[in-house]
Amino acid sequence: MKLAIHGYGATGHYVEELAPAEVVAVIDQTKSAEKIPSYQTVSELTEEVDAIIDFSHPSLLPDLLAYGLKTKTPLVIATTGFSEAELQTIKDASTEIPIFQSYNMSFGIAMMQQLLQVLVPLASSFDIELLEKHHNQKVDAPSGTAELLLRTIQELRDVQPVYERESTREKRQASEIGMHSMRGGTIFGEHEVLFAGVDELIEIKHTALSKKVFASGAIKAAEALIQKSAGLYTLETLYSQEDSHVTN
Ligand SMILES: NC(=O)C1=CN([C@@H]2O[C@H](COP(=O)(O)OP(=O)(O)OC[C@H]3O[C@@H](n4cnc5c(N)ncnc54)[C@H](OP(=O)(O)O)[C@@H]3O)[C@@H](O)[C@H]2O)C=CC1
Ligand SMILES: O=C(O)C1=N[C@H](C(=O)O)C[C@H](O)C1
Repeated sequence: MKLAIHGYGATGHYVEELAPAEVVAVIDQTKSAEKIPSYQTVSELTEEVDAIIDFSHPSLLPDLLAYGLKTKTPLVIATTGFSEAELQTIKDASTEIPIFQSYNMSFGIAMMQQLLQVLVPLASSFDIELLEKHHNQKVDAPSGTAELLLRTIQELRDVQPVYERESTREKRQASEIGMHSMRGGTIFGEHEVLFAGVDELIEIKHTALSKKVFASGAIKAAEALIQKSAGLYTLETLYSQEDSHVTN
């Protein structure tokens, strides 16, 4: 498989580290790779690749989709922070090319999604709050994963997100879901769903211990994607057959 990395930042670098033989091009406005052909924008890419893995910035989406559509290149889009309109452009493009889009690439978050399917209906009398913590370089809040988890919960219960409680002077409503973001240091990414009942709590928490978990998920997504026809593929499709082996 021949891959291009779009966004050669912290996570993009791990894609190269985990798949050195497969990465044949790097695209980033300010950074280039030592031994791999590097381009500032995706429109300059001349290497033929089987898929592009994107860990960059939402502002680069139009160019990325235009390139994918023009060259019929499958896209793995891992960038977060898209507007509804931008997500719609991804959906539209996926009618012509295979696109994998997920705000989280880890098996752990895929499992958390499954747990929510069971727990949200079971804990129908519990209040739900969502907490996420990330490093101080993150530009979007709440995290994409928090939005992903929120959407899953909303499919199961009619709840409305509340992003701040400051000066509301009102009690929490049962139909609310509090969304809390913390930023600091080098936290790779923590997501916790808190179910608060009367005199008892259930907490489901996922902690990423390295950015590698996201890079390896994206490579796995690319491997799966290049076998597919046009369509929009998500985290659930990636890990549906996963076993739980642990290796480094
Ligand atoms: N789906 C998932 O599992 C994961 C998603 N992500 C998402 O991927 C994205 C990248 O994350 P991460 O690698 O940690 O971030 P980094 O900031 O380390 O990397 C982003 C890269 O994109 C470049 N970039 C940013 N803005 C622009 C711009 N306007 N024009 C051109 N290049 C730009 C950056 O260049 P420069 O440094 O010069 O700004 C950098 O090289 C984020 O949206 C993040 O939330 C991250 C991890 C997991
Ligand atoms: O920016 C990050 O680092 C991460 N971003 C994704 C998100 O916004 O959910 C995934 C992961 O948590 C790391």
